Amino acid sequence: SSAAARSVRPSTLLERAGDLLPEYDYIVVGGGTSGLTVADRLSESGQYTVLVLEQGIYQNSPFVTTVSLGFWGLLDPSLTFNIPSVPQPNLNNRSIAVIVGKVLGGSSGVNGMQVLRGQKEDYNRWGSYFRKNSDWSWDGMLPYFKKAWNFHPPSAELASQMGIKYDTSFWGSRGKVHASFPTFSWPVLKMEMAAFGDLPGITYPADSGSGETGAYWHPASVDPTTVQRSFARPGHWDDIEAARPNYHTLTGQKVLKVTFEGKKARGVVFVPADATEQIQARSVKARKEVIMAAGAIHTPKILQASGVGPKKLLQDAGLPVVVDSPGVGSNFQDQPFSIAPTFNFSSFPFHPDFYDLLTNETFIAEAAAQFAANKTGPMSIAAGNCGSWLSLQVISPSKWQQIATRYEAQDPAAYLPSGTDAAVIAGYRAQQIALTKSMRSKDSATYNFFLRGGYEEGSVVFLHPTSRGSVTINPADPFFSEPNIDYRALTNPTDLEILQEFTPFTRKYFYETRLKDLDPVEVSPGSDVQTPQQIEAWLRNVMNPSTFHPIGTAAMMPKNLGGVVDEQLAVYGVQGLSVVDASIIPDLPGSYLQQTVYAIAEKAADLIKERA
Ligand SMILES: Cc1cc2nc3c(=O)[nH]c(=O)nc-3n(C[C@H](O)[C@H](O)[C@H](O)COP(=O)(O)OP(=O)(O)OC[C@H]3O[C@@H](n4cnc5c(N)ncnc54)[C@H](O)[C@@H]3O)c2cc1C
Repeated sequence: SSAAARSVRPSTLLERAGDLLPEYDYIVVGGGTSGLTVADRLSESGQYTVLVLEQGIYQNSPFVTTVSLGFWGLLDPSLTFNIPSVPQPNLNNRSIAVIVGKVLGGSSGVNGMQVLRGQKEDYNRWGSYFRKNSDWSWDGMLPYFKKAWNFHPPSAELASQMGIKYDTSFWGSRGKVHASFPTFSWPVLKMEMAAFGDLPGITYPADSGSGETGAYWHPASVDPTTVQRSFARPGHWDDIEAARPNYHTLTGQKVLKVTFEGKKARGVVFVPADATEQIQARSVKARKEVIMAAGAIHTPKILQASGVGPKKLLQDAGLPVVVDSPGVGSNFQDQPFSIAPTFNFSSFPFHPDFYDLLTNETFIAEAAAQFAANKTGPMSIAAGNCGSWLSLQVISPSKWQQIATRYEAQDPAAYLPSGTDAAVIAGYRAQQIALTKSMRSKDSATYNFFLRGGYEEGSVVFLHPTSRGSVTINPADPFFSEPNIDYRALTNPTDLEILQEFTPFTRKYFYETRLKDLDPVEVSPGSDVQTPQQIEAWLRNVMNPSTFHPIGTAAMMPKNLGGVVDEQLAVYGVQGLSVVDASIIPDLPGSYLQQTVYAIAEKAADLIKERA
């Protein structure tokens, strides 16, 4: 951590654990997307002392900053956790690489930079688990989406060339995290976007942030001035932390547990990130709150190791039980990928395309020269800026009703692990009822096709899986071992029923729209895969249960529904402990996550300040 500290000057980034104050008002566990957002807001008045403890370090290499293609961070293993999941019986026993950020800035420092908001119904559903008129709602979130992001519209030239619609009334312009468009786009995208409109029921909302389904263009988390990744660290930490004497950050340190006096959280115990024994442990105290922001994989692990979790699990690990909280680590969800056919266009007049940037050396050199000269052109594109977010009705006009009705009638315990706590089962039942409503709604997306802009396309994401997994400490080594991560992929048969519909719909998109003029050829799984049995066998072989969007493991739901935090994001059963990261999301929004995580963090900071 000292080498990292020297790369930022001047700063209060501490070089040694021994430089800490003995006590802070707030300790934030995890300096990621949500953690740095909350720490910025809590320290801005100068009234409170704030400490961020982060396991990763300050890294600002091109693997972090480069926009082009949007995946360089994944190529540098020092920036991420990469934890093998429990083998998945329904996926031919494959183990899946669980990848989340491990760097100051967290997953926002390695993500694909796609900036998307869910549908209105998603946010209204979260509040509905508590009561009518909860401010966990679309109307309650909109001010925080606006606060979190600084929106820069596309250039007039690009907007008219590609037909990009946007409406600035859904956005703010003062946030320090930027949402912007590239200066160039792949020509084929215009036709691919228009092709969605050739299918029944697909419309084009006024803006990606309008909370509707349909086909649309969306911005990326890119600073339009530098054309570098915009993320939590430059947005909420660079030049901020150093200027505030009440704000400290210690990187390269792994928090092992929260400490309690009775039921009151009083601090944390941490070790250097590479430590393997408690002997190197230090502790630091929190006067007001310990704020968990270690992400949906590590927040439940740390809570459990601290004695906040399912009693039996804690007892098996020989840990003292501070509070029996059965929901900690259950309700684990992510969005499956690699679930629909991929096509090549055999008549393809649209050059350059996305694949030129991967394989055509002359084109790559030209694009690099253009980017070096004025930061424009193909290398200003991250992972992508358009696609469709579609309801079950649109993708399966003939089966959506049966699928929803069968799902609604399920015994909620039937597909949860045996021995699941009654409150967690009741919470799943509440989700089942709410999600059935979404399955029946034209305004809730379950299928997402994101476009790359190439002669080959096939990136489809399943937005609302019904299976629920778990994240649990290893009872033999709760502190130093990574947790057991079980997606329990395809355990609920509804997921397979819905995924069965993705293949014929995706084929329609290529064969029954204007795209047929490009002579599409199915390259995977291939046109010989037709029957439900064949599609199922293929899915079990290739599906990845994750698009890097873990949530739900410390859910904001009522306590009698297995919730871990209340509407104020305070952990049930204890005082002085809150959760502000993706773990609190009770069920997935119909979109990727970063925009929602920043908005939750902005709201969390207000809630925490209100009770200060
Ligand atoms: C590869 C990838 C691609 C993605 N692409 C997109 C995308 O294109 N669009 C989109 O909207 N979303 C995307 N996401 C999802 C989005 O980035 C995340 O949902 C969001 O950033 C999560 O924020 P968080 O605050 O919950 O956790 P994180 O940002 O992951 O922060 C958690 C932090 O806690 C730290 N930590 C963990 N354990 C400890 C410990 N014991 N002690 C101290 N610190 C600890 C971690 O190092 C990390 O910095 C992607 C995510 C990944 C990983």
